[in-house]
Amino acid sequence: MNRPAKHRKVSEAIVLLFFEATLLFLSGSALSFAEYRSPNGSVVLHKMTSGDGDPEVAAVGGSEKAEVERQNSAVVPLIDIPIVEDKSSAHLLSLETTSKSLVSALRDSGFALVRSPLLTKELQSEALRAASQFLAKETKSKVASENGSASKNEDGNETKPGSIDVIPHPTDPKVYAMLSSQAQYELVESDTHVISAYISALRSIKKEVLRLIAIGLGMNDDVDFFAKLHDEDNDTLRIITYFPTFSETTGNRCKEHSDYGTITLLSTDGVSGLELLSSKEEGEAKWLPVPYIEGALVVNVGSLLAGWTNGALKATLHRVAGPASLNSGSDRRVLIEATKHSRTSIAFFADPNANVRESLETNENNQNFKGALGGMSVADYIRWRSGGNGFERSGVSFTPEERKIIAKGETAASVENCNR
Ligand SMILES: O=C(O)CCC(=O)C(=O)O
Ligand SMILES: [Fe+2]
Repeated sequence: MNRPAKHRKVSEAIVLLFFEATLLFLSGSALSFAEYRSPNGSVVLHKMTSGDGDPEVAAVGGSEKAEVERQNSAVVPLIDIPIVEDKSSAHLLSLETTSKSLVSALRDSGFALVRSPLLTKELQSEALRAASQFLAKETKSKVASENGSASKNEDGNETKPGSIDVIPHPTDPKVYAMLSSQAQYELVESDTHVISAYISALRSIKKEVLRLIAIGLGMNDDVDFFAKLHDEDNDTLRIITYFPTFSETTGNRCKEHSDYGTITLLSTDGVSGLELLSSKEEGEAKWLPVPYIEGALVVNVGSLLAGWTNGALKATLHRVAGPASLNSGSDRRVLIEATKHSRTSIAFFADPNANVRESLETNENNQNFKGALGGMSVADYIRWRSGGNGFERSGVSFTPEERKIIAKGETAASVENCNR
């Protein structure tokens, strides 16, 4: 029977949810999370550290809280991605469905959750732990050297600050580091750090996701079209720790923005707050929580890919909300609880090869790309979008469409606690 696409999508999501529930049950990892199911196919898991939960949050636990989440969560399907290069018939069979689900999510909300055999839950959580430790250590040694004293490691030996710069945000309680593709290569080559294994996995997953996007867009005769244009691994890794604030007046922990490159692959430690701007209701800005699933990556479209596909795939505004953030669809008590925890995330920003504009403009098959960057090179485009400094991405420059949304005044944080 040829069921309508919407019904097919829901039943696929249900099958995946069942699979996920079985995995969680078997691994026992559901114990540390409050788990909610929504009828629209999304799963919401909020980290609840046992013993230190806010009594108010606990008070809205169970079915009442599940109801709040059910109404408010963004529709972000969980998609298990096969290895596209694998030519076995079982994989080929699921490829078509998977790529359609992925592309339809990236068309609808610009967001999907993907899980790949290339990234285990363990590798993801170890990488997040390593990122948070790295930021803490480097921040300590930076502060020590700025104060004129060298910091010491556990053995009492002096430690030098590393070559990767940890940047404390000028006003907000958070620190981050940008790992250029060169820094990533050095880590992978030295192979001393769990982050290098994580980077290797993400580079491969990036290619798989790009292949699935090509298939989902109907480019079956050239499934490697996007992947080939990313083979320089011109990616940037941003590791970030948001400090706890213990304050109900905390606004956005990360200001609203869309990403600039092709796709972003994001891991978070599950502390709530990530929200996307839903464009479903015309004229009404609604920030909806993005579901968290341990082991899955959040995939979202950057404005470069949105332009490249002529707007078919969406580069959606997103933020990390606090309890005072405006128009949040998250349960406020969950956000208050989240501010009591530090929050670590790793964003992997995929950018295309440096020469991509030239190669696309001479490619007859990709007329859409013409003008997508307004005549700029990829590097200039990223520089422009990031408010001047392309590498640090320290500013926020909105696209003209985003400016229109922002001008309505409904999206800004009531307390500007974060401005990248
Ligand atoms: O920290 C997060 O969860 C989101 C970070 C983000 O959106 C970004 O760095 O572009
Ligand atoms: Fe982002």
